Amino acid sequence: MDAFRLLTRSTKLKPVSSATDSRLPSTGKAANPQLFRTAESDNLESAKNGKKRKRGAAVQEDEEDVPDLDFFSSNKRPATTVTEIAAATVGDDKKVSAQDVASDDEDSMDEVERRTILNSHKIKVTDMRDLEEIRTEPTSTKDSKKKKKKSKKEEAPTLSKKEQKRARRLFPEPLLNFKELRSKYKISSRLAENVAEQGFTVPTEVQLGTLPLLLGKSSEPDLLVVAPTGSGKTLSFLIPVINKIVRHHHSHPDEHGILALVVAPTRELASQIVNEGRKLVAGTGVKITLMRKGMRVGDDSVADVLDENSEESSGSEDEDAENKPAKERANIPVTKSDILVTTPLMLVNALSANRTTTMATLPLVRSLVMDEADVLLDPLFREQTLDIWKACAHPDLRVGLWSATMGSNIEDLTKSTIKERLEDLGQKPGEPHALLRLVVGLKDSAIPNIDHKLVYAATEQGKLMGLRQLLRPAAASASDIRLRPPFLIFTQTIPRAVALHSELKYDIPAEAGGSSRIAVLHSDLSDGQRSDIMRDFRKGEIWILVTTDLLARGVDFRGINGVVNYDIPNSAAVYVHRVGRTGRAGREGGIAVTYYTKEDIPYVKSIANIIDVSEKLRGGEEGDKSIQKWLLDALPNLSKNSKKDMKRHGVKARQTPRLADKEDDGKGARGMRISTKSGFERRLENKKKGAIAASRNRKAAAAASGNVSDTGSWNGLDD
Ligand SMILES: Nc1ncnc2c1ncn2[C@@H]1O[C@H](COP(=O)(O)OP(=O)(O)OP(=O)(O)O)[C@@H](O)[C@H]1O
Repeated sequence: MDAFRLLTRSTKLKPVSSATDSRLPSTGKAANPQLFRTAESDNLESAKNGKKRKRGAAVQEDEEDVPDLDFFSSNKRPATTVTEIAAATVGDDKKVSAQDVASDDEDSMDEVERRTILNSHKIKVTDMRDLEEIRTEPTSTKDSKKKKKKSKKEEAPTLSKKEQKRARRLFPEPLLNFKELRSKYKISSRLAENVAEQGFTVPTEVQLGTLPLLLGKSSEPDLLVVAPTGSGKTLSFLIPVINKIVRHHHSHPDEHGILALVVAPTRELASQIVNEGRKLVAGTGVKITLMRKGMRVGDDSVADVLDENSEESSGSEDEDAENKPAKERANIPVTKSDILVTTPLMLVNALSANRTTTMATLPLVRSLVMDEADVLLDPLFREQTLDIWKACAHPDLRVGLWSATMGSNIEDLTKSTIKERLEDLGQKPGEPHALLRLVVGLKDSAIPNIDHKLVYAATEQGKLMGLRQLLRPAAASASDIRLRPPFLIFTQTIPRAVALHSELKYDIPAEAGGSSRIAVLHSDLSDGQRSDIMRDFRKGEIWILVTTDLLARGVDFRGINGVVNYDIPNSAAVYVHRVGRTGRAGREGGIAVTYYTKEDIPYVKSIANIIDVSEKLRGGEEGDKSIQKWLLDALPNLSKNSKKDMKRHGVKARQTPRLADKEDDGKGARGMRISTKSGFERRLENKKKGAIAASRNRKAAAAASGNVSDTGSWNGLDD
């Protein structure tokens, strides 16, 4: 079924060329999930992959002497064609000594190769600890000894910032293909099969960079990861967590309880992570569960959770346990879970009996993953997240913080929290393990594979007109934006989402499914309603979903063709996340439309900057760019305080009426309100009003002429 054709009232619409069609995310095609790569690294990677393939049966033997993965190491090997390719691709300043290109291990890459591959994929790994802490790193390899000597030099007070940066930079071994997960990193064979079943051909950049760090035999680091939206971070953190638990089950067969926690800011995202996790844990003996109200967790070493997460479960959207009658709930078998996926408040409430007792601990948790970590450590969730972090009392806890955006304040908070924790545990900072940061691409930037349209609509009415054009593709052909369903529309507040939904409800023609094709999703709906809407949108029954920032982060609708920012986002980071709902896993053809009005002008520059950087990352001609330099120069800069205020409250005139009315006379707010009636209902009402007024006029005229009708009947709408 072609949603675009059905939405088009004109049957004369010219068919869109198949070339354009095949580029749409909704076709499900993703040529390559990697966003960054160069011909040099392609050559290098295929040479490495090819060499493995040629050896064929020998691969099995090689597995026996897979070297320890050490991200500080620089294994040496004899010069090969591969090395020569690599050497040719690094600049003179990065030329390496003969030792660097000599290695006694065929499977490992030398530093030049690693550098070439990581650089070409725009992967940057940094040791976040203070240099003194790095110096205390226990060493095992020759190379580490070399590093230690180097560190002595770094003690010199003359070390410039640039030199310090260079000293912190690391070039760990990249993952060349998913087969290496088994052959080189020895993950559980069942887990490897489950990964293979996903049918992914090449690892994305974040997978290429983080999986070796987390699966290697070197001490597992704490890890901060900043990688683009839709780049496969979920798989990157789930594989190591699951593998660690499989190993744990072997080494500690009698220890049962929550071994890993994954925290996410919304129920929708938590539920999605569980669904992804279920595909990976099948047959491994590991259990993954979504936290729900009423579950018992705590320091009795047992997660008393409902057994709806058995590996055989369908993996569809979760139904709410708390919605079930108490009697029914009591009959649900109680079981233990290894991985608990939760929103912060839900877990904090469970650990503190809704904040009536001190927090219980989770003594067995060895892995704490914070997905969308910057929002979890933002003031809104910070206290709850830090409480959860503290509750994970095991000394071997490792944390992973993952997001597409990460302010330096979040990095500082992470560093200080880890430091405090180590001091409390009596461990020397930096001694047991490292805190590394891995960044893919440019930090805090939008993905380069989508088209951004920043549209000046002057007024709220202008925005509505623009949106209606998008909903009627025949009319939209007059403008240059052609956005095919399915797509998301973001508003600033829940009342605005509800009102916009009512406004547009009857805009979709009945032959295209009518009002059932458009829905609204926000946090005031019940959990059951939210799950149903998510399910119907994923199934393609809903084509247009009006929502708030509830869906801005993490949720993965693979095939959505675009995102409409009906209201501008509250910050550049929110823009990055909202528009990142399209263009997932490298899919081309996604569109991000952002409308702005006169009132928004002070807030547009940060968004225009993000678009500009994303277009630069994409490359292409200056003339192709949607953000021209004159616009960037003309847009005003926002003060720090105004930025903060905008981040917390959004555009003042669009705040919920009561809030805005308190602070001003409400006139501005009234002007920005969206009617809660649909355009269709309003047109009907206006006609009715017009008919009544006309009838009154006729009566008055008749009375004046002495000819009054006594029936007073109304003859309906004169259409
Ligand atoms: N190697 C791969 N090849 C192709 N697709 C992949 C690969 N890895 C993951 N994917 C798919 O990419 C999509 C996005 O993955 P995921 O949701 O983990 O992104 P993310 O990085 O967490 O994004 P966000 O920052 O928006 O949360 C998913 O549909 C996932 O199945």
